[in-house]
Parts: sequence; C-alpha cells; structure tokens
Amino acid sequence: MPSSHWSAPVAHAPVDATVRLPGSKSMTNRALILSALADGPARLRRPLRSRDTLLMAAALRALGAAVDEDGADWLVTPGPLSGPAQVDVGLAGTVMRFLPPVAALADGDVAIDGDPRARERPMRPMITALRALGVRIDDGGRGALPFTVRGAGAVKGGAVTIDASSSSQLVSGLLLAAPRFDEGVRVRHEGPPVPSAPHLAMTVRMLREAGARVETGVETGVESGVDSGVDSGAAEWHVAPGTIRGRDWDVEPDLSNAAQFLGAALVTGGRVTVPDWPADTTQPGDALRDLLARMGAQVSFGPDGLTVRGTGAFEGLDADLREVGELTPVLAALAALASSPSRFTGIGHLRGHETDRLAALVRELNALGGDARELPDGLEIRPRPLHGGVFHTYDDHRMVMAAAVLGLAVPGVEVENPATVGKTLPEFTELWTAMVRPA
Ligand SMILES: O=C(O)C1=C[C@@H](OP(=O)(O)O)[C@@H](O)[C@H](O)C1
Ligand SMILES: C=C(OP(=O)(O)O)C(=O)O
Repeated sequence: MPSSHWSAPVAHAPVDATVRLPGSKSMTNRALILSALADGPARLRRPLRSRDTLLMAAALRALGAAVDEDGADWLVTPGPLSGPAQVDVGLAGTVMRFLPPVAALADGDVAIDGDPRARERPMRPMITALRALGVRIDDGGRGALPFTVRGAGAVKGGAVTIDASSSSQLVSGLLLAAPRFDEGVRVRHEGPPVPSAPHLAMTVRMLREAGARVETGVETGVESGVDSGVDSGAAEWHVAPGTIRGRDWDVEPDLSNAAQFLGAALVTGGRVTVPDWPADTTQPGDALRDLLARMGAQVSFGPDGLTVRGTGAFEGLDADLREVGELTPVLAALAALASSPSRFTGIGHLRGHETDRLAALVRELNALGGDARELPDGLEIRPRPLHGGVFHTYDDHRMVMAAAVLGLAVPGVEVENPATVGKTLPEFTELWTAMVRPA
C-alpha cells in the first residue's frame, strides 16, 4: 500500500452538495457469490468497483466462474468450480468469510490468504463449522488465515452450531453457499449476541430473491438469542438445498459510505443530499436517518433522495451500535466535534475489524487533543477543542473517512495513507474535495 499524506480540507462555509455514491460493497459481494453459484448467467447493475469487490471477482474467477467487470454492468457466468486455485482476500471480511464455503464446493485445493492483518481477523468459527459440515481444511492448527480448503466437489451440509459473536459474516458466508450443499444448512448461533443484524437480513433477503428457501429462528419459533426486531436477529437459520437462480441484481448506493458526507452537513451547518436512497433496504446505513436526527440534524426523504441539514451546533449521541458497527468511526469523529458527550456500546467486535477500531479511534482522537476512552464494549467521547496533527489510519478506509470529518472543523489534519479508502470507495478524496470546495 502506498503511504502518503492528505491534508483534509477545512470547510470555510456550510457545505451545500448532492453526492452520488457508488454501489454497496455488501450487496455487490453477495450478488457476486450468488451469481457464481447460480443456474445461469447474472448481471449486476451499478456494482461497486473497489478493492474488496475486485478481490471477490478475482477469487470467483480463480474457482471457475466467468466474471466480466469491464463495463458499467458486471456479468457473471457460472462454471464448474475447481482447484487448484489461490485466493487473495486482501483485508475484505466479506471475501474471507463468504469465499471458503464456495471453495468447499470446488473440486480441488483452494489456498486462501490475505493481508497481514487478515491473518488476525476471526476465522476459527468458520473453519470449525465447515469441518462439521464435512469439509476438509488444512490450517496448520492456527484457526486463522492462511489455510487450504480441500474441495471435494460437494459439501454434505446439515446442522451446525457456531459462535458468531465476533462477526455476522461467519453466518452469512455459510448461508450464501448453502443452497448448493447436499442437505442445505441449519446454522444455530450460541454465544454473546451476533452483531450487524441488518447484514444478516440482507443475506436472507438476497438468498430469497435468488429463489432459495430460507427460514429464520424467529419465523420458526426458535427462541432468539439476539435482541433485534428484524427476522435476521434470529439465532437460527435454515437454508434448504435447491437451485440459486441467475438474475439481474440492482445494487443500491452504499449507505454506510454516506455517513461522512451526511455528517459534513451536521458539522458545517450545511446541506447534503444522497440521491437514490432506497425506500426499503437492509443496509445498516439506513440507520443514519435516525442517528443523525438524534444528534440534531434535520433529515428529509423525498424524490431527490435523502437530505440532511445541519443547524449549527449538534449534540452527542448515546447509542447501542451493535447492529450498525461499521458506522462507528465516522460517528466517533462527529462525537468529538459535538456539543455534549457521546457513549457508544455494543461494538466490542470492532476490535477484530480492519484494525482494532476502538483502540485506533481513541489513540488518534486523543493525539489531536481529544478526550476519548475505551469501554469494555464501546467508546466514550467528550468533546474538547482539537488541534491539527497526523491522523494514522491503520489500513482502515473508515479511519480516513473519520479524519476527513474532523478536518472540516480542525485545521491541519494530515491523513496518513488516504489511498486505503480504495477498499470500498476509491474516489473518496475526489468526492470529498468536490463537496467541501466546489469548483
Ligand atoms: O456482511 C457484510 O457485508 C458486513 C457485515 C459486517 O461485519 P461484522 O458483522 O463482522 O461487523 C460489517 O461490519 C461489514 O462491513 C460488512
Ligand atoms: C468492517 C468492514 O469491512 P469488512 O467487510 O472487511 O469486515 C467495514 O467496511 O467497515
């Protein structure tokens, strides 16, 4: 990764912008997996082109699917899945958790590895679960990347219990490939609550849209271990064996990547509109409507999209972010600039994200004069006058985005390695500069 610095632009006037965002990482990578496992060709409209999605495309190609990502639409033609193959997951949670169950369906060995930090992200529950479903994996006893899936061309499937409290992606990965398992899968979660319930709802919805039969614990009457209103908050999921249909996927704009842009309206007392905001979505970023309103934003939804207006000062936020953990870095930056303290809970699992996000946010906010501290499962942030300085980003795209938000109000924020945004939003600094300093 190239390492340079980017001077985050200060907003000398309220922002007034319409920001069109590229597609959702989570939807693009689910659509790619489902399309590679489908009964016929598929098309992705408005997919995200970024490091995480290009790694997923390359991984599926290595296994035998044809993925044409040259045009605006991406075309996927399934093929027989086979090894030997090598897969690079980079630092993508979606690739490292969604790909191994697909590799298990291939005929031959699939060696999987990623960035140094990828080797530290939680994988053991996935390795253990796949073994219980009849898959051979050589991991040298590490319970982590790198490992080799010894694909046998088929997976028996069946019932498995998993502790997915470290990442919802462990469940999503098992479910996405499960229609192709001989017996489907019955996944039961046991342990502290599973985070990111909306992402599980996304998995269930997209499987159903592709014709799979999916039941969740709530619907089947199994007691849920997760306190969540959505059916994906279930502690049990059943996917029946069957065909995945090749279809057209309309990828929604990435609403998690809307956080920093909408947040800029709050910080500067300005206006930001994100067009094509879906009226009905499983994306966790939809929660921004409520979260930013609780901080004092005026939020309106109409034919133009979602509009957030700031009124000047804005308040801190006391919120359980378990379901929307990936919004934390930007919310933490907003909290540091707010008029009252904030407390975020339910996000201990962020210690296993791109970096230990709780430690990284505390370190970097405090280095600029802030007052942030870690809680056992979250963060407490008290606003204080901040000063400029280098903001380290730890190969974490969302740390760059958080730094940009701080830089709106704090002169001299130098963001280390801004190119790391390429994970989910390669054009971030251009979009940001166009918003803050319109031509
Ligand atoms: O399934 C997905 O697409 C994702 C699930 C979440 O992972 P965790 O449950 O590990 O937080 C989220 O943070 C990640 O950015 C994307
Ligand atoms: C946690 C994130 O990514 P990943 O898919 O790598 O888990 C994120 O994008 O905030």
